[in-house]
Amino acid sequence: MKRTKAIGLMSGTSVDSIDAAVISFDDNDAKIAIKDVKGINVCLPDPVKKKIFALFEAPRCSLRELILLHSIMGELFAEAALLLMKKEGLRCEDVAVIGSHGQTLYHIAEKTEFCGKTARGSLQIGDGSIIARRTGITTVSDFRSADIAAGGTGAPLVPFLERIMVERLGSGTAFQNIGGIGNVTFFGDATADPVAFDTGPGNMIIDRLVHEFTKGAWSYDRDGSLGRKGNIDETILQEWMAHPYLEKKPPKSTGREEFGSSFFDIFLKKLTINEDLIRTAEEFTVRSIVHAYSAHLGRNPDRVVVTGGGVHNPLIMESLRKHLQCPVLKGEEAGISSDYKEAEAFALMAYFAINGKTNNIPSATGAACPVVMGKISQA
Ligand SMILES: Nc1ncnc2c1ncn2[C@@H]1O[C@H](COP(=O)(O)OP(=O)(O)OP(=O)(O)O)[C@@H](O)[C@H]1O
Ligand SMILES: CC(=O)N[C@H]1[C@@H]2OC[C@@H](O2)[C@@H](O)[C@@H]1O[C@H](C)C(=O)O
Repeated sequence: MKRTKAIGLMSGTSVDSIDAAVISFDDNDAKIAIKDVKGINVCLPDPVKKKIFALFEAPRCSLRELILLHSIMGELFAEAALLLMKKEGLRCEDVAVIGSHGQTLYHIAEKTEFCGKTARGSLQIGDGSIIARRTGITTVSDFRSADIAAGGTGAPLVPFLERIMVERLGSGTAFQNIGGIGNVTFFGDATADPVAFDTGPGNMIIDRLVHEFTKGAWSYDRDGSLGRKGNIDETILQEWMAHPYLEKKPPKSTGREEFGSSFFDIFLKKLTINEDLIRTAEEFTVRSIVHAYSAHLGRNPDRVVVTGGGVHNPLIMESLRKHLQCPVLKGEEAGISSDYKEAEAFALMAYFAINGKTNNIPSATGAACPVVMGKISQA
């Protein structure tokens, strides 16, 4: 058995910051036991954030800028890793591998006709070669493409880590992430593969409404303070609940393509942005999760463990507790880091990749078979 350390780097669909986490774990070949997780959160510089948002709407950004941003994000991920290593007193030889998710720019989960062919695809930027060179640590990046090549949708990938976590928590556990997008992994019984899929919006619609309502002064509804002043508009909520994504059968994944600007153009253009609308968006996140469970999980979970930035919004947590018929725990209450779980997962997946071991969960992504995800950049 050997004690190993690996670093995971993540910038999610909220585009708020980079999460960097270092995990220490024992690998006894048959079993991985994670002993410790330490993390830091590093803000993205404003001009970089602006360019990423511009890239979500391609015509506002050139190919030249995309290439430059790929390199710059690589530098920023490397800086985050180095900062974490400094804080934790780690040298490059202490860390076996870095797993960098990158920054998703576009995710096409559905097979799409194009140029007489059909294809899916998902693009994460942040050059792994730059991270490896700056840190002196072998780096694995571009995880999703191998799953897509095997017929999967390339998301969600974190169930790979949750499969280990559930051993301690027991079957019947649902892991709910509420980032920019929401996603669930449900282990209905001890032996079966998990059901996992994106439930719909997490904080993405809320963040955009808050940004517009506060004229850019706030980027999210801190502690639910704006939503708390508003009331849920049930008519608008029911309209949003008719979004076709919610009825789609898993495996399925989504992103900014469905709940970013296009959602605004279809559902919000004519509405006044106020505290009621923010409160309604918070409730939409909750109701889409509740609907996803009753429509797609097969049975009610025995417990739900919530992670991601949404755990910090008490309106979301209170309403989830009201609507779900089981205990709803924050990650920390179940011994899981709410803020670093995704980074943790990419550290572990990278460790499997450099050992040539498969690291996707086909029941979650829809891939035809297990594959080794990630491209390796040697230090
Ligand atoms: N104190 C808080 N009050 C309310 N909301 C919060 C708070 N802290 C964080 N959030 C919300 O959490 C979001 C960030 O969550 P997280 O970092 O999990 O998202 P992400 O990793 O970018 O997304 P994804 O998991 O979809 O890739 C913020 O944009 C904000 O909306
Ligand atoms: C394409 C992409 O970046 N998807 C993210 C997004 O954010 C949450 C949800 O949608 C999830 O499916 C996925 O991220 C996590 C890390 C995952 O793959 O499990």
